[in-house]
Amino acid sequence: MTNHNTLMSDAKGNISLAVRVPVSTQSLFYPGGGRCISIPRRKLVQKREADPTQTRNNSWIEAMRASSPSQTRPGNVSSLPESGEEDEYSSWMAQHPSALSKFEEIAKSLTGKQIVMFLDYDGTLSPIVENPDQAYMTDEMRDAVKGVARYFPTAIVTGRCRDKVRRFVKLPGLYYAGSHGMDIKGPSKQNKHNKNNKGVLFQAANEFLPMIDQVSKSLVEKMNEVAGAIVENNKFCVSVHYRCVDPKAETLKDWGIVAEYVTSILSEYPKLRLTQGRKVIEIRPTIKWDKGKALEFLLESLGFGHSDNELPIYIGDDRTDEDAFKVLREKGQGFGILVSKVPKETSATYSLQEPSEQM
Ligand SMILES: O=P(O)(O)OC[C@H]1O[C@H](O[C@H]2O[C@H](CO)[C@@H](O)[C@H](O)[C@H]2O)[C@H](O)[C@@H](O)[C@@H]1O
Repeated sequence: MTNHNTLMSDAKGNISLAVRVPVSTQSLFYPGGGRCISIPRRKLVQKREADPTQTRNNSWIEAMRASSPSQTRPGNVSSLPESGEEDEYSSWMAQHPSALSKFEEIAKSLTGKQIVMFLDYDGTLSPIVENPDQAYMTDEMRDAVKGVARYFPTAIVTGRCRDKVRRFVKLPGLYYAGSHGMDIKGPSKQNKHNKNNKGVLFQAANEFLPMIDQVSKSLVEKMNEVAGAIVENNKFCVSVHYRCVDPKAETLKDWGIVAEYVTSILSEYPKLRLTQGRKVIEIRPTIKWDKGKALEFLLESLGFGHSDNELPIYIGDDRTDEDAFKVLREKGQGFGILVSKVPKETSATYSLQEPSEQM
């Protein structure tokens, strides 16, 4: 017997577990709010042996839910807003106004400043789609980025593998920071934006390559058992996607199973850690390097970062972009723009709803 669950035994010695889950997890993982699963005794023993990971998994499942809010804002066609939700949205918008509605004001504050542009890829330059290999940006978006890069140093900062994002963006003359900034490369030719006049190449986690490869293989093997799960090797980090995994329990189509497999494999790698993105769990080295550090590194390498004259702008949609927003907020220079349709805790100054607005 636990606080939430009740154990019952049948004649064959099988054990039934009446599961009562906290209200916060009920709707998604246990739509009925509670259920009874019959577990053979042998399996229960295995389950109990795995118990120490249970709490960790539950918190992961919670995190998976929290990072996957519905992308419709209160008042959108399909659902009528609760009045509290509408209030929450309005007060969030007051704190993080639309960058489009404040365009004039922003443009004025940029006068005479050197803009340096940082752009996240997924959810910012390309819309979120089910298949990560098909997250293409439109030609119009490509033209917009090309136009920006003509005037300002421009970097793409992404969780993806650098080569892959380069193939999606297809623009020369940009700085590409892949694997959450652990793999940075500038244009092969010197360019007018680089004050230091030297090529930029930086890889923060080279010694982790064999380990990442190994963990990626183990994850692929394990996730083959989970319908809809996709493992993406991003060179210095790995993404485990559960966007197409059915969140229902009791099948091998379960977010809980994804969390369990990932955490159990990771327990063998103390030098790796987990972070959470949009319906993705990311496995990364424990080193203190993130998109914020990449932003600082790039500003420095480009010969910026030491005067009040520079104005970095970072646009991103993900939790991992918060590290960069935070750097800008702490510097008190430049600003972050969060791309989101729903209120989220953020250090960004402004907001935009979707990639088309940011274009
Ligand atoms: O830093 P980003 O450029 O935002 O990359 C973060 C992850 O983005 C990708 O996954 C996300 O977009 C996919 C395609 O739209 C979507 O299917 C997935 O659910 C999202 O999480 C990318 O595939 C990951 O490797 C990146 O880590």
